[in-house]
Amino acid sequence: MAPMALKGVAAKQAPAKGAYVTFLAGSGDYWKGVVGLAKGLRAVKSAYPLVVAVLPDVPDDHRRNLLNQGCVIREIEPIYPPESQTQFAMAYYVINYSKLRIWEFVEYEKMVYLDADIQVFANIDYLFDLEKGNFYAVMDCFCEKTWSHTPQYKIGYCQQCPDRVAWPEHDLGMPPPPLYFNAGMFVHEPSLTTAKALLKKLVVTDPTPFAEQDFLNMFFRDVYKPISNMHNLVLAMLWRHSENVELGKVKVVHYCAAVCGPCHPSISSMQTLNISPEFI
Ligand SMILES: O=c1ccn([C@@H]2O[C@H](COP(=O)(O)OP(=O)(O)O)[C@@H](O)[C@H]2O)c(=O)[nH]1
Ligand SMILES: OC[C@H]1O[C@H](O[C@@H]2[C@@H](O)[C@H](O)[C@@H](O)[C@H](O)[C@@H]2O)[C@H](O)[C@@H](O)[C@H]1O
Repeated sequence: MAPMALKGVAAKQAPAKGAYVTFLAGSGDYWKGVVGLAKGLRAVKSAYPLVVAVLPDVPDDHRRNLLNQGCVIREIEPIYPPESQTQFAMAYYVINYSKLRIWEFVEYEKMVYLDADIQVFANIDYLFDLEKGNFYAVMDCFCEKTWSHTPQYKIGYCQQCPDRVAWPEHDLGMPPPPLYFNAGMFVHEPSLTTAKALLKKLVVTDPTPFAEQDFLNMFFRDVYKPISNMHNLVLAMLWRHSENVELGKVKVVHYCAAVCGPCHPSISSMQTLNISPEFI
């Protein structure tokens, strides 16, 4: 199914400096993550609003709960990738392409995107002062089973520790994969030009297992600037690359681990992170 046409959204006045933004789809419990995010940003005294890009299938009572938390609700139309037989790493990832609508939020100069399964534990408002023209995000890890379809997983190569298992460039006749970011958190500049270019590129790009995350990595490859994992600690880093994590400096935690739960070995580290349940 082709992506929906871009709704012309012209900024009616000078754009505000910035806002945090998250994405909400469906009638499941992700809205509770958005409430947690709103509470977390308030607790760290962020000066910026939290905008929620909401698909039409989000129930009214969930929207009301978010408005009661001071969120700005922005209705978006879904974006679907071209029809294909692609097996997404998670079947529901196909809806995550709708995240691309946040480039249409030109009422803001800069936005910090945060998944709804993320919590902020320290103020990160300084990210809005980062130099313009770049795409800032945290490098991902290739070691979880969700990556088992990739050559790097099969080889045992991960960008988090490129020397542990060297990329066999000579044997494969190709260089290691370019730096790859986790799309659960990033700093971007809304622009209708970019929004149109994203949709134009999407209609000619076959979907891949990590859906919009793969697509964003390809689209912003030349302007991607890695930032510290203190801004998006993907939990798997605790048991895959703990040597790369300075627990005392972590400000943002991303609960995207497929096996995260009370039994998981990372819990002791999470307790060290003072991750208290009222935020979740
Ligand atoms: O049914 C869904 C699936 C995803 N999301 C949003 O899409 C983000 C990315 O999905 P998910 O967190 O499952 O990805 P992960 O980082 O865990 O792979 C979520 O955090 C939500 O913001 C949503 O609202 N409803
Ligand atoms: O739609 C693709 C998603 O891909 C990413 O999640 C992945 C990634 O982090 C892998 O590295 C992990 O192994 C995996 O568990 C985790 O779900 C983003 O966090 C999410 O926002 C979204 O873009």
